[in-house]
Amino acid sequence: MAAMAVNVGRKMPHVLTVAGSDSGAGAGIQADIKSCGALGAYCSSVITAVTAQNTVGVQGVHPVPEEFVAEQLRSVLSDMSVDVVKTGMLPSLGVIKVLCHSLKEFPVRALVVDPVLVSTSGDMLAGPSTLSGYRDELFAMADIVTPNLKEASAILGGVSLRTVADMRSAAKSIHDLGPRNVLVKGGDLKGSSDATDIFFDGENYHVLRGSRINTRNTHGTGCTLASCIAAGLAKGLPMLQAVQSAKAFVESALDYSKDIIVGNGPQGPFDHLFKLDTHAHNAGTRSFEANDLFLYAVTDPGMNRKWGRSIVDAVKAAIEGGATLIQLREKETETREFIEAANACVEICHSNGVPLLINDRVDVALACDADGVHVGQSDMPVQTVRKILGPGKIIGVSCKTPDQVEQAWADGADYIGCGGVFPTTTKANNRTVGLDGLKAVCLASKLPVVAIGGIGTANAGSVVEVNIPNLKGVAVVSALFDRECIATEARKLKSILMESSSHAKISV
Ligand SMILES: Cc1ncc(COP(=O)(O)OP(=O)(O)O)c(N)n1
Ligand SMILES: Cc1ncsc1CCOP(=O)(O)O
Ligand SMILES: [Mg+2]
Repeated sequence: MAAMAVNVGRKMPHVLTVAGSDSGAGAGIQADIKSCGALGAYCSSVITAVTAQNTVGVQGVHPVPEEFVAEQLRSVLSDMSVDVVKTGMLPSLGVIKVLCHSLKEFPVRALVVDPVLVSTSGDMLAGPSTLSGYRDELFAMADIVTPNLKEASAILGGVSLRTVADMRSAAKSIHDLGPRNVLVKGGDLKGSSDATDIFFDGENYHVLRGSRINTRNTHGTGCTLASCIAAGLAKGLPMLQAVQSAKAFVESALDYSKDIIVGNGPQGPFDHLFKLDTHAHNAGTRSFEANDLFLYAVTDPGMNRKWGRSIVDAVKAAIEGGATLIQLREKETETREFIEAANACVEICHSNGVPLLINDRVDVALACDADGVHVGQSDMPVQTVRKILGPGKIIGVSCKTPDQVEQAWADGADYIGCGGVFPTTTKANNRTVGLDGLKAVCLASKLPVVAIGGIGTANAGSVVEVNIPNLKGVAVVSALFDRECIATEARKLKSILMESSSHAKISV
């Protein structure tokens, strides 16, 4: 008898979507696969129906025979270690029964049910008989159900939902039907200036507010939100966090895509893969490369004062010594002086091919057309910075924990600053995470990481020895700027980094 193959390696978070195909690819299976891919989850697909649709509406629906839905489910669930099942269009009661049966035979970690009944164009996608299937069978197995207002109303026999208070009682009534959590989406709430959803976990209500993006390109938002929740759960996020980061993803995608033109109808799709867009918005801006983090110099006004140097001279010297990225961290510098210095530094940095970032101050970054900003957990949120600066600029965010790292990725950051790795006197009241904390952050992050805090020539080697591929460099303040000769110190530090990294995976 042939030996069974044993696969050793990295397991990808895996979402199985059980939904209909949208030929226009804005919603359905196609949206689900793109959303999961954008969030780093593998997405397999069981197709329940093939629809002919575009930006005008749904021209036709061709259900897949129930036995063949069952066969697809068996193929995927029996073999592919699915973490989370997400449902979309389930066109008949028979398909719902087949799905429930398969889930009992092949249990998964979580079930996300998006009760798709009507398309955004108003076309019916599931017969009324499916309502009993949802209510009597599928909801009881669901970890979360995500109806919009129309769907919540249909599930509850046509109740009218006009206010946030109505949404709360709908969430409670749907919860009584069996799911562990309910998200009632208020995107269609009349007269509301934002996109308020109600999340209910059986004990607590959470009002989740988001911005309403003014765009025609909203086709597929429901499928995308549910898929992002599923991807978050597959990656191990707790439910509320998965919902929040899914909401953030949808908002960013809508915002990026508000002007794109696909099709001539009233409801366009949006770009799920906006994070890959490095060309359209980047004209004139140098794109970010992770290796820029290698020797990251962060300025300090107190140190410059102590050594009698201007910001500009300090930056020049750091570049002369080989700094690969400059951050102006000018906490006490007056705004006008800051902008003047930043303008001069942009010129110097750009003529040397070194990107320049501004600490905290998005306004200063805009004023001097810097390459980006670095923000911390209590500064302006990354999503807001991204909205203001656009996709072409670099955004770094300070993270001490895997949860913060996950959020930074979902919010559209480019890199993570992790620290203080060692104790430092440069930043007051800053918890030291140590090399172990740095390791945990690197392992959790799909983004490149730069280590910061108490790093200098004596310990830079030990940071490099952490030896995790996405750890790309060290950020230093006092080791350069609180020294007599900045250029000399930068050269020393760089040669230590290069020497240590020739044995490890950190790279120039
Ligand atoms: C590269 C890098 N990493 C972390 C920080 C710290 O940022 P933040 O947490 O916002 O603290 P302040 O620098 O604003 O005091 C950083 N500046 N750079
Ligand atoms: C800004 C900052 N964020 C975390 S530690 C730190 C200070 C790093 O300064 P130094 O390199 O002098 O320890
Ligand atoms: Mg800050």
